[in-house]
Amino acid sequence: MRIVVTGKEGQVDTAAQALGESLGLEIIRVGRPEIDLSKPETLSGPMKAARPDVIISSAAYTAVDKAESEAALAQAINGEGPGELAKIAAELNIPLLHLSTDYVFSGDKDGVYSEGDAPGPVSVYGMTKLSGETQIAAATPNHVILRTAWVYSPYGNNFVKTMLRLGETRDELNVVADQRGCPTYALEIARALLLIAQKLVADPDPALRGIFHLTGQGETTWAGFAEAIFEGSALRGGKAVRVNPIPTEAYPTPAKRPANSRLSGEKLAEVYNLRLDPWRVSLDDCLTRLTGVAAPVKE
Ligand SMILES: NC(=O)C1=CN([C@@H]2O[C@H](COP(=O)(O)OP(=O)(O)OC[C@H]3O[C@@H](n4cnc5c(N)ncnc54)[C@H](O)[C@@H]3O)[C@@H](O)[C@H]2O)C=CC1
Repeated sequence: MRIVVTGKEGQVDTAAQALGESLGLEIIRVGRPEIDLSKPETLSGPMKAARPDVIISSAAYTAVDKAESEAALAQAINGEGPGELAKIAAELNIPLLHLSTDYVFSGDKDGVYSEGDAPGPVSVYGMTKLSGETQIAAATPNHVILRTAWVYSPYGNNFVKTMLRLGETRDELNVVADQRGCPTYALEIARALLLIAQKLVADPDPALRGIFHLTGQGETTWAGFAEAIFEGSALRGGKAVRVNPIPTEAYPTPAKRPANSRLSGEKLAEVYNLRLDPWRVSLDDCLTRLTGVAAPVKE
């Protein structure tokens, strides 16, 4: 099976390539300059030449704060670009898997968000990703949109790597403690994407298509996540770093973030019989890969 993945060298793309190879799948990674989502005319030629059985769309404008001042570019990359990919998938008569975000929600809900809950993005990034979802749905029914959140991995830029880097020179860090979400490991996203891709190619059932939420099991705050990172690092001989919980107001950013972006994984479990690992289990794997040291087994 040939799978084209956009977002060459992004976190999810890198994880998909590593896992795909181990599963014997042919992963074709595409990215700039050959294909540029802000230039729709660059997409069709290389995508069709790759003769894929399925397209995984993981490339995006992911700089959440910068998007506030680059709205047109973010919209082109996160909105029109994926819409164009969906048209190409429709022409090729193949499924499109697309990654979207918890930031399509406002964060005002008390409980976890289900796929049927109304979106209401509070940032440019969230709005542009929601536009991508809408444009894909309009272009082809043969799609799966996977909303994920708080993505981290041994690759690229992410919260885990930032915390470890800052912890090298600081004894304590202030971290926001009033935003709740689900940390999600890119290697787990890749596992889910490749499993779903194989099912979609084999089975035209409409129940397998549509929007699904895909996050690590459990929930925490950014401060809770940071504490777990430093606990895991200390178990591997890293320095102890104290995490001071602070409110969002004390850490102003250009883009507003939802206070609650917890996503329910029930639909994915029911339809695909698939649950991602609990986030602490995945974090442990990530820290082992990053440090080269496994945590000692508890007595
Ligand atoms: N990182 C996170 O915390 C979250 C990510 N997501 C979504 O998951 C997906 C994957 O995220 P990551 O792997 O973390 O992203 P990443 O930021 O690691 O990689 C994004 C990739 O997109 C590529 N890209 C950017 N602009 C492009 C353009 N104009 N044309 C072609 N390629 C372009 C970049 O070069 C990079 O390879 C994205 O769709 C993102 O919106 C959803 C929720 C949270």
